[in-house]
Amino acid sequence: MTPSQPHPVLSFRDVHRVYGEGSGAVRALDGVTVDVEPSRFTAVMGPSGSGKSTFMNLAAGLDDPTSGEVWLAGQPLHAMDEDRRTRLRRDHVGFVFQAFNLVPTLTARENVVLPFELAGRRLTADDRARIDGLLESLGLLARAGHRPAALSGGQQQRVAIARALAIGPHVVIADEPTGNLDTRSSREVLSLMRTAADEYRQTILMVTHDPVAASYADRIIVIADGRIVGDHPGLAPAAIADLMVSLEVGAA
Ligand SMILES: Nc1ncnc2c1ncn2[C@@H]1O[C@H](COP(=O)(O)OP(=O)(O)OP(=O)(O)O)[C@@H](O)[C@H]1O
Repeated sequence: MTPSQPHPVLSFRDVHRVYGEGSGAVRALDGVTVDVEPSRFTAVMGPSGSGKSTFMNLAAGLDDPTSGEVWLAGQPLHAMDEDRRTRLRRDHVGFVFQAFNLVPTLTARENVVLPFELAGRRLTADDRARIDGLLESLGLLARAGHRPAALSGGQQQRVAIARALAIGPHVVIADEPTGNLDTRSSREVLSLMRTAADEYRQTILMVTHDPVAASYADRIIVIADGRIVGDHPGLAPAAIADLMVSLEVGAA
């Protein structure tokens, strides 16, 4: 690596993840080597069962590789005990899921503040300003005192994104974040993740099956049968759809 290149936020080195043993063993990841540079928005695509969730779980330190190395923010996730991994995850990873995963008894603002409490971090004036800025830029300030049930799906997902971004993680892991949203809310959420990468310098890793969603990314990694079979710069939705079709035709 030349000195001018940014250090990757996330590195996989010949990562294998095998579930089960013997004849029933499943090679969910089968020798994945990839670097993700900071401030990039990367979409992870591939057929069902190809290994995308496994890849994301390993990137977040939620699962262990069978062999190989996973580095997050310059630290060796693969070599850490669970306590250190949990701490690293709390400080450096934000999550956004298809199912929003907001705490129903907390208001929107309390949900956004939750990661700070889990990390035992007192909110500084800067933290509060950042949270207010996020809520405002997401059009949520007037709704900050509402509980999730009083918010639309798009608003709930925006709260989930604010929660993922608030603590300033190195990596935001988004698993089908637009899967439950209508077109307009999806666009808002995707634009927001684009902004998070461009302006907040955050690294976004998003699993999606949707070519339109993937077109917001500036890199598209394609996984099939546990291997990286494609690594593309940003593409238009039609080109991404063609890529997915060719993968399915190839597998048939
Ligand atoms: N805990 C587990 N035990 C056994 N096999 C597993 C486990 N988790 C995943 N697998 C298998 O590993 C392979 C990859 O699964 P993974 O969930 O990573 O795929 P995916 O690309 O995320 O799929 P989808 O798009 O359907 O969510 C699949 O064959 C799956 O059945």
